[in-house]
This record gives sequence, C-alpha cells and structure tokens, in this order.
Amino acid sequence: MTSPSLFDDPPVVLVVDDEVRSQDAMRRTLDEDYTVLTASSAEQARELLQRQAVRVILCDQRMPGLSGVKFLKEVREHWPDVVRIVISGYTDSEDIIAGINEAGIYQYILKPWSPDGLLESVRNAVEAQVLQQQTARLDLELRTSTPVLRQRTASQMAQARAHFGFERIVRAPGSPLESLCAMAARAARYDIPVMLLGESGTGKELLARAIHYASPRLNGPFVLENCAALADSLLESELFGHKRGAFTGAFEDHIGLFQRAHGGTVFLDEIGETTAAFQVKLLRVLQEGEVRPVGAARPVPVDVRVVAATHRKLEQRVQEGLFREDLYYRLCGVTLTVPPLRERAADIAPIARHILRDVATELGHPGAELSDETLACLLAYPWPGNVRELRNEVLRALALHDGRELTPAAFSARVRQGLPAAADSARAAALPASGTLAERLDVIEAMVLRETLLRHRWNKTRAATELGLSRVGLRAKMQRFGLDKP
Ligand SMILES: Nc1ncnc2c1ncn2[C@@H]1O[C@H](COP(=O)(O)OP(=O)(O)OP(=O)(O)O)[C@@H](O)[C@H]1O
Repeated sequence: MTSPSLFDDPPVVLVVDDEVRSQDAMRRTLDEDYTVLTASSAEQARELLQRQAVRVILCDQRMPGLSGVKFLKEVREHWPDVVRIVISGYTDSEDIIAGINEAGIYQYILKPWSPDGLLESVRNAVEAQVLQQQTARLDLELRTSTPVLRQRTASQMAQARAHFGFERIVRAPGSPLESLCAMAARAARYDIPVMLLGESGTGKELLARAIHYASPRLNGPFVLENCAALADSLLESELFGHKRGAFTGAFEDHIGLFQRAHGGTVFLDEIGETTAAFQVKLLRVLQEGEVRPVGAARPVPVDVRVVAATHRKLEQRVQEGLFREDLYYRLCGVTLTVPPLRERAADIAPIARHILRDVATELGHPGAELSDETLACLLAYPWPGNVRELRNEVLRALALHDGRELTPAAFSARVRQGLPAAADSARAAALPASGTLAERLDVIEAMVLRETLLRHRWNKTRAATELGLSRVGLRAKMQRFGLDKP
C-alpha cells in the first residue's frame, strides 16, 4: 500500500460523499491549497486509496450502504497513516461518538460547515499527519543509530513520562490501582516479562506504556501489536519482517515487529486470541533472542522486553489446551490483574473529572462539571465496558449537551437507570443499629443481595456468579428476603 511521502505537494485530500453538490462545495473550498480527489461511495474511495497516496480523508457519515464511521474503520485498518475526518449532521452524533475510538477519527465536523472551519481542520490534520510520519521516521533512525544519538533530551523524556507515566493513570487514594501501580513500577525496573490481565477497557495499555517509561528501556521504542488482528498468512512478515523480493508483492524491505521494538518494549495486546502458529513463532523469538526476516540470509539479534495483555482467563486457556503452557510461563514473569471499574468505584469520580478536564475545552465546554445527581448515576452504574465506556459516556455528554453542569439527561439511558441503585447503595452503607446478631446479619445479607442484583440489572446468573451462589440458591434467598425486580 502506498504511503504519502513527506513532500507530496500539494497534499492530497480525498472527499467521500454521495452528494455531488457537497463534493463540489468541498472541492471549491480546498482546491487552492490541496489536490482534491472525490469519491461518491466507499467502493470508489477504496479504489482511489489503493492507487493514490492520500493524506486526509473527509467522509460523510450518511452514505448508502456503509456509514462513514464504518468505512473509516476499514481505512484505519488498511491505510492507518491517512488522517480520518467524518462530516455529519447533528442527529448522527451518537453513532459517531460510539465509533470515535474504533475508527480512530481525528475530528468530526458538524454540518453546516464553514469554509474557514473546514480549511482549518484540514490544515491541522495535514500537520498532524506530517508530524506523525516524522516521528515514526525519527524513531526508526534513532533505533538504528549509535547509543549516543539515541539518548533523548531530558526535556523530551520528561514530556514522554508526563504523557505516558504512572501519573497518567488516574486513581483515588487507597484504590486497588494504587498498589497495582506500585507493583508495576517495581517490576518495570527489572527486565522481566509482564502479563496484564483484566477486562477490556480497564487500562491495560495505559499500564503497559507506564511500565515502559518507568523502565531502563525508556529511551527505546514502545511498539504495540494487537495480536487478535494478525492473520496467520502475514505472521512471519509482521513479526520478523521481510526482504524486498522475498515473495510476490514484497516490493520493499519490511521491518518486523521485533526489530522495530529493538532496545525497547513490545506490547502484545490480546495475546489470549493468538493461534497455535503465532504462539510457536513467538516462543522461538523469546527463546533465541533473534529473528530471521523472510528472505534474509542470516538472523538478526533482537533485544526486547515483552509486556502482554489479555481480557481472557489465560490460565484456563492453558488448561483447555488453547494456549501453550511453555509460552504462558515465559510471558508471566510478573502477572498483574487490573480490577474492573465496578470493583473500584472510588476511581469513577476522579477518572470522570479527569476526562472532563482533558476534553471539555476541545469540545467547546470549558469548565464543564458533573452535577451531584450525575455522579450518583455514574457510581451506581456497573460499567461493563470499564473506563473506555466511562470515557465514551463523558465525551457523548459533552458533545450533545449545553450548559456548564452535566446532568443525568446528558448520559445514555442505561447509565441514567443507575440512579435508583445509587440511592440503594447509599442506604446500604447504613448498618442496622439494633437486633440480635442473626437479625442484623439478615438485614445486611438482604442489602448485599439487593445491591448486587441492582448492579446486574436483576440478571440472576451474573449476580449469583459474583456472590458465589448457584442460581437456585440465589432465588431461594431472594424469596426469603422478599426481593424481586421492581
Ligand atoms: N485509570 C485511568 N485513568 C485515566 N484514563 C484511563 C484509566 N484507565 C483507562 N483509561 C482510559 O480508558 C481507555 C481504555 O484504556 P486501555 O485501552 O488502556 O484499556 P485496555 O484494558 O488496554 O483495553 P483492551 O483490553 O480493550 O485493549 C483509554 O482511553 C485510557 O486512556
């Protein structure tokens, strides 16, 4: 796939819109400064992207067939260097916000757009793209340069630390994350592999980066690979690289994952999803400390620290024969489990406020705050998607609502429904003040059952699992305490 050189001049912008009038309006606005290509459908856009290096893609959200966000997700997978902007009407905002993370959208522009606004967005996007390329290029140069050149300046490192260090991981005092971060920081100092377990969206990637920047390898690269996305057919080439001409379609040398991460840390995300073929190859690199790019005459030594993560119960996968036991032990030098957000409710408010501070100005709501009622909602909701879901909810609330204070109305219905549970958990904090021990324990037991059922939206299977009860056992207790879905 072609990637734009740093010097394609003027930069190429691709407009994807099924309405010819909108295409023309954008072309007129951008024509003077950019080479504008247009496509009326995702198919046409795909063809253009295959033939032509593009810097920025401006895509309408509403197109027949594939939505803009879905198409941009595909663009992200195949042409990750192209900066993606989606253009939409107000009513589409929800879909877009849901897709912001997945499609890696740089910006979304609301209709009706102004020529000046559009020009500025495209100018910023091109700048971001050039910077991204320069950084990637510099990284590569630094990795192949002498150790002296490789030293980043103290201020660069301080910046990187502030951006990716443990201080970026927001947590309440006394939260389980405190001790987890302390353990991770200790592990970071030694060159041992770290396995991060925990549900999706709990912050494993954040932790992996923090480990890298707290390690002696901080001057080296941090390279992330989503193992779930690797096809077996491309494995060798992705992991080890290939030489030009090694196979049909190998038009130039490709540097593999381990060489790119040389001297630094490789973060293998979703390691639990890997196939047997991947596991064998990975084990070999870890054992031998060298890789042989496809078509290369001799192996190349690689020096990487591996941090891996999965939302799966990896031990169980080993027992089921789905994950190699020898690889499991190699990767689990230190195993850290990030608890789900619902098990560290004290973190919810500080994280939500942090996200607000981070993006409120950018989204046009400087100084936005959460009302007390909203906080109660957020605390009562079980956050199955963890911090990622919390982030999306806050972004959504900011984008869709005006006013300084975000009320529960700004949040999605499922979060709002947490409100009664909030009142209940507050009540649950009040212990019974009289009665025999058995009577008081009964009251507490009923409260715990009720609070757990509320949090799981009265799903008895999930509540029973959390409480270590059988479903029948839970039903019996519900009957005994007169608990039923309101
Ligand atoms: N403690 C935290 N403080 C601030 N932001 C957080 C925290 N935990 C997670 N986040 C944010 O939540 C989002 C999801 O986090 P991250 O990608 O690290 O999760 P993950 O466990 O790696 O998810 P997955 O398993 O799906 O890859 C990111 O935007 C991240 O910055």
